[in-house]
Amino acid sequence: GNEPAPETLTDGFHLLIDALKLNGVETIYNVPGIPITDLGRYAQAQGLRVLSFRHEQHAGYAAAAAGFLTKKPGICMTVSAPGFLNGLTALAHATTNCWPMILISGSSEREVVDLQRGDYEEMDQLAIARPHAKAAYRILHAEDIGLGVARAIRAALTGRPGGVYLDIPGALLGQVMDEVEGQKSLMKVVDPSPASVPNPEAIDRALDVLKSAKKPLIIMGKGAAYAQADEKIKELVETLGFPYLPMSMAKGLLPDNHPQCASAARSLVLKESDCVFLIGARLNWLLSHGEGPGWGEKGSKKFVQIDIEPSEMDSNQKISAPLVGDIGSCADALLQKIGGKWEKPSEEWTGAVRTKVQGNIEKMAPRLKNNNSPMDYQGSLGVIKDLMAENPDVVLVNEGANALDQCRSIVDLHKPRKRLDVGTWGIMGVGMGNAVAAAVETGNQVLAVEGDSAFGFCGMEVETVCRYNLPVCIVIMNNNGIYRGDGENWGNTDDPSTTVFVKDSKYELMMQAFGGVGVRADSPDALRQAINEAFASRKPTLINAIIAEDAGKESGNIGNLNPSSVVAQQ
Ligand SMILES: Nc1ncnc2c1ncn2[C@@H]1O[C@H](COP(=O)(O)OP(=O)(O)O)[C@@H](O)[C@H]1O
Ligand SMILES: Cc1ncc(Cc2csc(CCOP(=O)(O)OP(=O)(O)O)c2C)c(N)n1
Ligand SMILES: [Mg+2]
Repeated sequence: GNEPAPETLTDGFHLLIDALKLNGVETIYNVPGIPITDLGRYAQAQGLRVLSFRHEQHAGYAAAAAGFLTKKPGICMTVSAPGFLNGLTALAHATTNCWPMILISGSSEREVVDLQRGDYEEMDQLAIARPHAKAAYRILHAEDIGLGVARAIRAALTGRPGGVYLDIPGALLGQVMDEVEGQKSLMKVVDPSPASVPNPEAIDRALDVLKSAKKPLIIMGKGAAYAQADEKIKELVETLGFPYLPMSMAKGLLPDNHPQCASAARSLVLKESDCVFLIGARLNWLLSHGEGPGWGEKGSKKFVQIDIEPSEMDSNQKISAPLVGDIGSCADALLQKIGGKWEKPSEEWTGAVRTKVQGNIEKMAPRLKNNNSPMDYQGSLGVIKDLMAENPDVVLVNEGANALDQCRSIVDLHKPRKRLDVGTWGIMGVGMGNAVAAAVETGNQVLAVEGDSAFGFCGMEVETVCRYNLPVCIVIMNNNGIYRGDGENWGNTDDPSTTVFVKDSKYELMMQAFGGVGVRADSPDALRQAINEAFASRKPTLINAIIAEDAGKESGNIGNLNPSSVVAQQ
């Protein structure tokens, strides 16, 4: 007849999913619940991978790690109020680490929240998110979903990457509109993280400073890993010929056993160098703000810095040659100007560094080859060092205090972006989220080296690992406590401040509870065998590695950051 064709309708649920898919999103890390449960189901129906965790914090950590690994925003989706707050820790963690992530949380309608009428899980989430995120937006109308998603994606990726909050009031999802109009309202973001090229004067100034240095040093940070300019970075480092220090998540950009790697001579090069070339690394607490006894006398060093964030320059020390731009473009421009003609630093400097490196490696080597039972950190991590050399594509996840510090210095990485740890905050509990993201985003085997306290922050997610049958092998460095089981002041277990855990905790039974492989390892030989079996089977595995209670020290290498009481000493 002549009645108009029934208009086809779309709704907020489907527009949000279409907008995410249009912008290349393939995976969502979430915990389902009102009002987003159907959103997750529809997303799955439209081909997105939707992984459900046991707690939103770990879904968020996975999304943050996914952003670091892929240069695409990791997506975490949560329910309102408590679910949003659980995800917010991860959003702030992503922002602190300069990783792209979007936290999408369901929320209550404005008219209810603004009158504080007491809704189910009512909270003014947008206001709360804003101070902890790089950007925060709320969408009220279905026809704005395309715009809102596009803004969130661009904000997460452009310039210095970071975490973005996207507030989705429940009623938005149910709003309907014409399908054709809906599709037209969607926006595919064009070039969200454009090449940022340094100006030629900056290149000349930087090369002048680097050329005049007698004892130059390169420090590469996780920004250099994130940049995915691996070949250019390698070419630049090898052309300059400087010794270099990789910060923990930059390890593997050049293999840790590279002749220019100065990690084993860290104290010498930080103290003796006269010029430090920072590449995607901030002079923050991890580098003692570029000052203090470890850095030689004040003013004795010149700094050259590559960073995509202009305001990072001079944040802690005067930067003589700021190079504002993305690392790939800066490396390109520097190599162009060098044009293959570069005088490498004197053998006096590079030779002295290499001698110190080799000396320290030789001194440490025998300690890595013990078969003590219970184990110490050196013998256990010596096994993991060998296994990572034999399996360079394995992604190493790491957290703890001694378990972190010892693993960072003992276990070499041989490829970029194969180490995921506690990041700039030094946050505990990221291990399982990191492990799930690494397995899902790379498809590679994952080896998670966890302090037993750190594991305690995220242990329930072993069920998530088992449910998705992920190739994750967890090694718990079980020294029976935080830092050390017999902690100096915390010997007795009925002391409320104690950090000693249940004697002989059987963590391996947790993994068995969910169908994974759970084993105990009392010696390095047993540990090697258990890990090799996990790598062969690619089954979810938890190894309870028994470490001597007195093997570590409180807070690992950063105990000096603790305030101390003068009155207590009286
Ligand atoms: N593609 C990029 N190009 C240049 N700088 C980048 C890029 N991505 C991130 N950054 C910068 O890298 C730095 C990372 O520093 P940081 O997180 O302190 O590393 P680390 O902790 O490993 O030293 C940040 O200042 C960030 O702005
Ligand atoms: C969210 C958060 N809460 C507390 C802390 C403080 C902390 C830093 S390291 C650590 C645990 C160290 O014990 P573990 O057994 O993992 O390692 P080991 O030294 O090998 O025994 C805690 C509690 C941090 N950093 N983040
Ligand atoms: Mg411990």
